[in-house]
Amino acid sequence: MFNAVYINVYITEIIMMLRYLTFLLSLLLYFVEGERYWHTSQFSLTKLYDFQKEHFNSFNGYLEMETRRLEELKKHLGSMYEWHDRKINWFNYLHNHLNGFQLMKRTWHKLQKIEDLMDNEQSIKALEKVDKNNGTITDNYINLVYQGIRRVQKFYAIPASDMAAGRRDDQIIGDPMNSCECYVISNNCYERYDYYGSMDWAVQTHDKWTIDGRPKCVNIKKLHHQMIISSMHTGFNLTTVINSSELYNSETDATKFIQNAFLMNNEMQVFNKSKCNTTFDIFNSYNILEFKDHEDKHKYLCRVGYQHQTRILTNDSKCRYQTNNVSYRILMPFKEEDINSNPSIKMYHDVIYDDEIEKIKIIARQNFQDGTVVSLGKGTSLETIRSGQVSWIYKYMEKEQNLDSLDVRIQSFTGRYTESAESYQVVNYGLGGHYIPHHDPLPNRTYSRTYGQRIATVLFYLTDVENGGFTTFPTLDIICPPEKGAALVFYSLNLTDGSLLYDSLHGSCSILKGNKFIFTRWLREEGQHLTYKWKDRNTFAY
Ligand SMILES: O=C(O)CCC(=O)C(=O)O
Ligand SMILES: [Fe+2]
Repeated sequence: MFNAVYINVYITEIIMMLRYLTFLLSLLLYFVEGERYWHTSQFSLTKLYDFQKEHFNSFNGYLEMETRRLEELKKHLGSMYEWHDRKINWFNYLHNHLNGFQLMKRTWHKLQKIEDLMDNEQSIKALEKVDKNNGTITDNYINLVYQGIRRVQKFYAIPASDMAAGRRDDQIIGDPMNSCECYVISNNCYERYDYYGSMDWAVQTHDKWTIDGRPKCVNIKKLHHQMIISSMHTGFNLTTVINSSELYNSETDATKFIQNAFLMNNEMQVFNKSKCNTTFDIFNSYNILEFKDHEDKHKYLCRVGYQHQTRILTNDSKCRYQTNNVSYRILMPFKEEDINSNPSIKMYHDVIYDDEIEKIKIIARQNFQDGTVVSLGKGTSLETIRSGQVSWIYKYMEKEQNLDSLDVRIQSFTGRYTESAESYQVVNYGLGGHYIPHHDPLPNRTYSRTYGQRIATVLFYLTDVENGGFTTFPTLDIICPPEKGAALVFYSLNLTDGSLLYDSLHGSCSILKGNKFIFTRWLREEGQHLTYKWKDRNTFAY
């Protein structure tokens, strides 16, 4: 007896503990998966789209259940009304006690049924199930998406009016946005103290709100408040909005808005802001590139690239068929293109094949994680520096997946030793995905004593990109539009003394339209028959 009670208590405790552990685990998964997994890559966006299909199934199930429930409710109410209406002379009818009993019984049972149908516990359960499904979007994720949109806008200097119309000059870059969508961007900019963005998008929201039938998703009072504050910070003249708005003369809100705006105009004089009178001025503020740093130059090159879509030829530009003394390459030589001589930058066309590309994408998608920036410390992810998802294909996987022939190809076209190279890295950029200008060599504390420093980068493009996503070399004025199947090879170290080649500085432009997948192999110093003794080096000049 005692034992049975004891075992029972024991089991209850274990169950409690298991429940607690499950709860902790789900919390952990929420943070790990929710915050890290849902980053902006084309791959995760596609996955989200697929999850939507699952959601639709759950929603449709819910909708069917609700429709059945409401139809039943309607039936019960209908029969009750009908019965009620049929008794023309209630007073006489109820004189009969059996009828009184019937009234009591019907009312009681019907009411219970109706209450059950209205209480609707089932619906709550069904909805809970939908929420627990995959594809949860966290606040962090949605924030990154807004920031991605804003980055693309500033990167390519697209006025909010064009972006909201889904275009960049004469190119379609997406579907037109409605007032709700413009509002969330404006709101997000405001919350991040980005007053130019807030103003630019608020004007769009304001313009579309009446046309869209004044949807509730726009808190117009909040919007007006934010416009007033943003106008103070940007010097934007709110009367331009008021004059072109349909709200003018017809709404109390508008009247208040105007009063506030005039008050603020006075305040603005104190702030002495008069730069951005109109949305055109705001757009121009995106356009100002002072070339004070490489990031500006990078941005400029991205915009130039957007216009040209092809490489701007330099004095070094030359193309040739190259065999590198590999006999079978006489039949199928590499198509080598010189882009720059010092540092050496070359492009090899058609060096990775479609079946290999598909295989790489499939392997990579199993363990995509947010791209990190080594120089900021291990695992640091900062989307303002680099945004995209990264996956590694480790060396043991190469053999398993028959990818070893690729290494032989790299050896042939670079003429370099690849045994000491790093594992392949796959990157998928997505919405606003980019990488600001940087050098590839690793900071002193992280580079390997066994294999040495990163000497050269072999960057395969696994996709063409419809627009944007060029690799730029800001100090050299060079842009490389991604070309599916090609490999960009550039050196980061001076081969005579191992010092950094500063002009190897490079970055990736924001993706404006399309999907960018790259596949990178970094070659290391070990085994390259270098004339200097890198192993004796204490620190790397960086
Ligand atoms: O995506 C690109 O074009 C450049 C990528 C890059 O620089 C890197 O991964 O180190
Ligand atoms: Fe790089």
